[in-house]
Amino acid sequence: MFLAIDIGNTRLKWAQYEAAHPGARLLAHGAAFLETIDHLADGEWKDLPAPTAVLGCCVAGEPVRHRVEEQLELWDVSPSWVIASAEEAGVTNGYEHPTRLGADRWVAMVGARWRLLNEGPARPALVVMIGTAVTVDAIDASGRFLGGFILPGHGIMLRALESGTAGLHVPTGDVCDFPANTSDALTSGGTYAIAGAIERMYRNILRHCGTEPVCIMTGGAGWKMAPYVTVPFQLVESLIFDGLLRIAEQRVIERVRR
Ligand SMILES: Nc1ncnc2c1ncn2[C@@H]1O[C@H](COP(=O)(O)OP(=O)(O)O)[C@@H](O)[C@H]1O
Ligand SMILES: CC(C)(COP(=O)(O)O)[C@@H](O)C(=O)NCCC(=O)O
Ligand SMILES: [K+]
Repeated sequence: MFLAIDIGNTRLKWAQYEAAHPGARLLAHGAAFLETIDHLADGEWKDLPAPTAVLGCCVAGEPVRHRVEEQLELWDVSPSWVIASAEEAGVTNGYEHPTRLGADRWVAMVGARWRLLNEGPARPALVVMIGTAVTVDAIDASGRFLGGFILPGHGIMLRALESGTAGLHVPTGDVCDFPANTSDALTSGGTYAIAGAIERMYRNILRHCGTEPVCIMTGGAGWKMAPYVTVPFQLVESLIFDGLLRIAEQRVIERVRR
């Protein structure tokens, strides 16, 4: 019984699997806004079968992680948290300071690399996460993380514009090619800013690697972006969980070898 946990800046996502390897059977899953995570042990988690291992990634800060650890005291298991490193499960880290890379980005790239190799020959990958923030990360065909973009997500973009101006307090609009009112202008601007970053990274990878990347998109607001992304992509909601399963499996293999 393996519990995977992804703590972002807006929500905690969790999934329980029968075993700790990619492709394992999913038994239960859920999501909780960070304001509600102190009730997991007497709520969503109360009737779950006890996990024998817990692996997570957390980018929401230490106080939040500690609050989740308190909830995990429900079971007799001590959680491990992934921190980005120089190498993990076949992905190498090109960040100047590897440990400063967001753990969620690192885990998602491990998941993407596993999926890609599972489906065919090695190719570059473009990993897009649409959460509180948006990240657009590049991996070459050898599994090396080349670097990536960080952008504000939809919500942060709108709040930044609202708080920095006098005349932009308007309801959500529609995405359109030629917005003709403030609501549509803001909604379209945010959506196409993200779509533009994805297209640019796609071209950067194509130029650098000489091959079109496989583009995998994930995150709570991925479905909102899907209609406006012009490069071929797959929407994989479980990408971070795939990465956590892959890392858990690899860590066991390495422990046995030693
Ligand atoms: N049902 C939903 N619940 C929460 N957030 C949602 C939902 N649908 C879309 N979103 C969007 O997804 C974002 C949160 O996505 P998520 O992947 O949970 O973020 P994070 O990993 O940063 O916590 C929010 O900013 C919101 O715009
Ligand atoms: C970029 C992020 C804020 C994304 O967070 P999220 O939208 O998933 O809540 C997170 O990955 C992070 O804090 N990264 C550390 C800085 C970096 O990756 O360079
Ligand atoms: K995330």
